[in-house]
Amino acid sequence: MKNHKSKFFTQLFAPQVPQIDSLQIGEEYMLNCSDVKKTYFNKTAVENISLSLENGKIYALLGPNGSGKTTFMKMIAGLVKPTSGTILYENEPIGVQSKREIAYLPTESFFYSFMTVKDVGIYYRDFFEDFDMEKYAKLIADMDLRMEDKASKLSSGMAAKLKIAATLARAAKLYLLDEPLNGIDIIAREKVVTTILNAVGEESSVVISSHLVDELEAVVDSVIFIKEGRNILQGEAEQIREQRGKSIVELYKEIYA
Ligand SMILES: Nc1ncnc2c1ncn2[C@@H]1O[C@H](COP(=O)(O)OP(=O)(O)OP(=O)(O)O)[C@@H](O)[C@H]1O
Repeated sequence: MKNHKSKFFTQLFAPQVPQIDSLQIGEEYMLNCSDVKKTYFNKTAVENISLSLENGKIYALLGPNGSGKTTFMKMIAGLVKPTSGTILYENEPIGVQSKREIAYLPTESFFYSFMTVKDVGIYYRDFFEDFDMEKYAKLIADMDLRMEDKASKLSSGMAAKLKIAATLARAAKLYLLDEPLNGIDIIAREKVVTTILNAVGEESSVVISSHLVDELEAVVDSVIFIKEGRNILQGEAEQIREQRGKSIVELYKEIYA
């Protein structure tokens, strides 16, 4: 039944996924991905992904566990090399310049347990030229954390907020946030989403990967649905809602049920 259903949705959505030649790929987009594929040994994690990202937009990258979201983000961040296809950031291949301007929030923790929240900021500042200590201090306060808190003493939700603050304190042009809301309780999520949006400059874009669609529905401009490594549906959230007569949350449940 499940297979039958998934095949049904693939067929339902496939014809409406814009093809590469109609994707408006061009110099005006900050990021252009064309037919991107990543294979790990005999496992294809990402396949046929073609899309463009504009400046100043909030994107939701949606899909269940194992659908390829992390792999896709890591390729844009320059941490994983595509097996085939092209990713251009500002019309140049991913490399030193893109890494300067793209901030990536991984799902893993990246600070040592002996560090305080302040140490994490200093550690980040030493790595990234665009890291702004004042912005970090404000984000830490907005996240209800304190500079003197020890990373080892933080709950998983607090550690998740710390990761977000450290990533957003960079003045990046593109933020890739991989499951930023994981571990954050339902009450705090809305505030964290607002904090994220307030911290991002008007010209910058954000890609938020998540399966917590309820929290993102109201704030994202565009959605990218990934299933089994392929982008099966993408577009402006408002337009998709109008065309389908459904919310993004309802569509998500329908596609991945
Ligand atoms: N280093 C790796 N070696 C082998 N297979 C991998 C590797 N990384 C990811 N995969 C596989 O690629 C597929 C996509 O994984 P990926 O982590 O990109 O998905 P995801 O959508 O981010 O999942 P999640 O929401 O669980 O983090 C999965 O089947 C995963 O097992």
